[in-house]
Amino acid sequence: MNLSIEGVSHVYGRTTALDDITLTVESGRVLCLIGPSGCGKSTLLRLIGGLERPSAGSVLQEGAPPPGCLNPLTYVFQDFALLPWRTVAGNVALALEHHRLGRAERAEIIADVLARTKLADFRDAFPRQLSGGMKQRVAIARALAVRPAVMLMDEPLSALDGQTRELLMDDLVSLWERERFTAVYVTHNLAEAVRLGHTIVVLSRRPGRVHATLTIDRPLADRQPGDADLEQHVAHLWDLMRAEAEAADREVLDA
Ligand SMILES: Nc1ncnc2c1ncn2[C@@H]1O[C@H](COP(=O)(O)OP(=O)(O)OP(=O)(O)O)[C@@H](O)[C@H]1O
Repeated sequence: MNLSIEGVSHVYGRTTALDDITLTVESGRVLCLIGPSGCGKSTLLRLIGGLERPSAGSVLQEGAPPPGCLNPLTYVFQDFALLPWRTVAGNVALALEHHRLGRAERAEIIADVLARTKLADFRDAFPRQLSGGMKQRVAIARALAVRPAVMLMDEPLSALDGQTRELLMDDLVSLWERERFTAVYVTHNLAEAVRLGHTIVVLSRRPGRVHATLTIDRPLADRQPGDADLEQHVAHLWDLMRAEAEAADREVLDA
């Protein structure tokens, strides 16, 4: 399923958050959204997910969702959003609760996603017993459980330390190699964007407009931290963003 975002603008009161955004999220590809603070990245993700309606323009889902898809769109948030009183398996089961599934099918889906996210041995643990990286794995397992057409990921690694972030990036690449899921991935971290994105869309300072689009052809599995071409992409993206990021920073301080 492709997502087609056509002429999307969004206004909050007197603030224009997004202005005339047009882009396509292709099936089986990861699109990273970057841009200075307050440029509307999270707003765009919410509009894509249908949590809010755009003031103008449209978000269209084109084509059929993947076989067995229970929810076309699903979120992974920065703060994991786990229920503390539920076990790992219980948190994953939450995503399946409003779907007509037999007991055996439900158990099979949960076992499958826990195995894929390396959580099988932790199925009875509670969130408080887990590290940040493990908690985010649970959130990713929960998102995968509904076999989404598109995963909407809002800075999923930004609450984690550098080493854990590296490990989870490797995990995300392995998962993507198996599933070829479609994702829109918001991040502030340019290294993350060039590691995980097939396409990187740079938004301008508020109101967010598409400032530049970069496509990286190298397969995700071949990309390693520190690769010279990825470093060049990071430098290029930072050149595109620097002045706007500084201006956005000053604006926040002025406010
Ligand atoms: N519910 C809301 N009501 C009013 N204004 C909002 C609301 N949500 C976002 N905004 C404003 O819209 C603009 C875009 O916000 P958004 O959170 O989408 O940006 P962002 O690029 O995700 O920011 P950051 O990188 O800092 O997380 C900001 O000026 C923000 O203050």
